[in-house]
Amino acid sequence: MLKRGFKIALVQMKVGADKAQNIETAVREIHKAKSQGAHIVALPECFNSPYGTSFKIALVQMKVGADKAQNIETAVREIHKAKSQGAHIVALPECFNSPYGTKWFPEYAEEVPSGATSRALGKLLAQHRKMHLFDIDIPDKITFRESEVLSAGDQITTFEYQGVKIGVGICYDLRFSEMAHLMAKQGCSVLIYPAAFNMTTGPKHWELLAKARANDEQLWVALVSPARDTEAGYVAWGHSTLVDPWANVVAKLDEKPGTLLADVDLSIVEEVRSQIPVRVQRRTDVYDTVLKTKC
Ligand SMILES: O=C(O)CCC(=O)C(=O)O
Repeated sequence: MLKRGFKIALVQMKVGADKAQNIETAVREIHKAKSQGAHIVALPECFNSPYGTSFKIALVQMKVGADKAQNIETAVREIHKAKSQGAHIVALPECFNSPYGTKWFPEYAEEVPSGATSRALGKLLAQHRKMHLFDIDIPDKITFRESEVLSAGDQITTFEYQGVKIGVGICYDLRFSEMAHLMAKQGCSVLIYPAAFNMTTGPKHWELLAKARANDEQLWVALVSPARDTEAGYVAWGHSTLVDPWANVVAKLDEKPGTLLADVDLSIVEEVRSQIPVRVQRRTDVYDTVLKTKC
């Protein structure tokens, strides 16, 4: 007698940033389903990569002034504009709602998430408290002591968007490779730093540090600055920048207001990590035992 019907297997598999691993999982599950009698095996959409192979990021280099409500309005308008242009993730500069300077922070500070800025932006996914406060003194150039009015955070901050893990640091945090390393170890493929470098350290270190972190950790790095305002007490360097895991600058703004909109191709993370496998070549046996005791 002819038996009608067939067995179908729907594979609900875990999809991560490692493409080869995703393919291996898919093939293993297909064989498993077949050995259990499946005639047809279906895999999920984008089973080989978390969110297709890329997403669009927008870095909003906005003009920030003394009018807080106006700053928030600008931010919201630019987010909508970037979204209408296809952005999946939109990043704003450090202190986008207030002029940058320790004397302003107490006046512009808000509770999170009940304050006006959080309310205007909507659902809170994660909250990062700057871990390294900007306390520097370069004679005749720039002296800044954030620790006079701010207290530092002590947590790594990551969030997930469509299976992509993204780490967040603020400005001076960019200088600390240990922090980027921990975020990479937690599975990040992208690090975003809202920042506001200045006219002394900007030209020296802004791009260098973005490339350094991208190269060290083999991931995407995005830096987003306010636009330069030469009338402001603190003059921001601007130059919002996106660097790929090969440490190439793929897009960069100048100092004027504008939005950098670009694709973040996640397959490059895997490409670099498999071709230059430093992640599995670290001599932690030596660093942690022999050298740590000497240094
Ligand atoms: O590291 C720098 O040069 C600038 C840092 C900074 O402006 C900040 O942390 O807000």
